[in-house]
Amino acid sequence: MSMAMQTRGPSVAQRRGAAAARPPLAPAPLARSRALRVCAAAPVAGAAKIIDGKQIAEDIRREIAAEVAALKAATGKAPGLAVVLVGARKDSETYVRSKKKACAEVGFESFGTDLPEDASEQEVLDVVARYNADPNVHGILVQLPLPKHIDEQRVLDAISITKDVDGFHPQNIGSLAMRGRSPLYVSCTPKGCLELLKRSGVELKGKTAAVVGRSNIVGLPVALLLQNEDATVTMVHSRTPDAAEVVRRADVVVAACGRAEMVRGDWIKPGAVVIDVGINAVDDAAAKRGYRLVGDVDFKGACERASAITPVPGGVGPMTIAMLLQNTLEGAKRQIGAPAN
Ligand SMILES: Nc1nc(=O)c2c([nH]1)NC[C@@H]1CN(c3ccc(C(=O)N[C@@H](CCC(=O)O)C(=O)O)cc3)C=[N+]21
Ligand SMILES: [Mg+2]
Repeated sequence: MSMAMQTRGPSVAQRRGAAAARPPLAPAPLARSRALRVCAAAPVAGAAKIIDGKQIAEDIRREIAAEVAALKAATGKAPGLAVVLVGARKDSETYVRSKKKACAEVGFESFGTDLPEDASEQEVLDVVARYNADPNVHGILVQLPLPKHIDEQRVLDAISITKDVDGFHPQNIGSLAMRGRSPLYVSCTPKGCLELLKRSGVELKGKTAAVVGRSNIVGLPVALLLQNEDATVTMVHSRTPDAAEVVRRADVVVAACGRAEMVRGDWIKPGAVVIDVGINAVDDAAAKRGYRLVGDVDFKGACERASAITPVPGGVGPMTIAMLLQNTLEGAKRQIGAPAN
């Protein structure tokens, strides 16, 4: 089963490339979130509230911009994020561009190294080592997927855990899995899912949750995070005999299986909250570009039963980048430390 957050082909990237340039985010008072639209009312058919990830992500970026301004004023230093891109996949290039743009908007310093498709594993490791040693770089992100001849896990393992803003280092994932330990960083997409639930006022304590998909980068950490919030979590995957039956018992559903609209509307328990991590491009002759983006959930069907649901696009995706910024800011604050006076 493929990772839900992996996009299929360059088409998604092209669409992202079309995103209009936004003016830099001015530091503003803590946003009164316009996105808090989830009500606790009894479920009414077709009445699912839309959890507006784009708006929530914008609120968070505004909060981050204000904190960066304060950090700069106090220390003279800005958080620095380094992004390493190997090869020329159109979708990766677009993601990297939007990450760098997001950095600029909140006042981060951004560093980048682009290596050719045929770069050796050692060359990539050398770049990581250089950023590990650079005191102006507080976070390092190696854009995935890497070309096949490079051992992805070896590269991720080489990132200093203090700069592992993706939270993909086994020590960060391991700490998340252990009671009594806290990871330095929690991966961005899982953290974004939890932040959407929190900012939408969804109580997790004592609730049942189903996570569809068991990837290292989404399904597994999201399940651990939900469990840490005292939800009772079941993971559903490609070898689960009756996925629908498990999902039907869940108060909270996180879909991260990487299959377009696999979670059907009639799998959703009436009143459940649905977080859709999938981004799948499906052919659609009627759409402007000949395709449209859909999630891992049958959105229309799920809206008939859910009390709240994230859309695709505009749900989890924008939160991934907001959480990357948040992780980098947190890392920078730890590494820069308090001002000398
Ligand atoms: N080391 C690493 N870390 C990552 O976090 C990472 C990665 N590699 N490789 C690729 C995936 C994918 N990913 C997304 C980021 C933003 C959106 C996003 O902003 N989506 C918008 C726009 C969607 C569109 O219009 O194309 C939305 O869902 O509304 C989606 C997906 C981060 N990834
Ligand atoms: Mg723990």
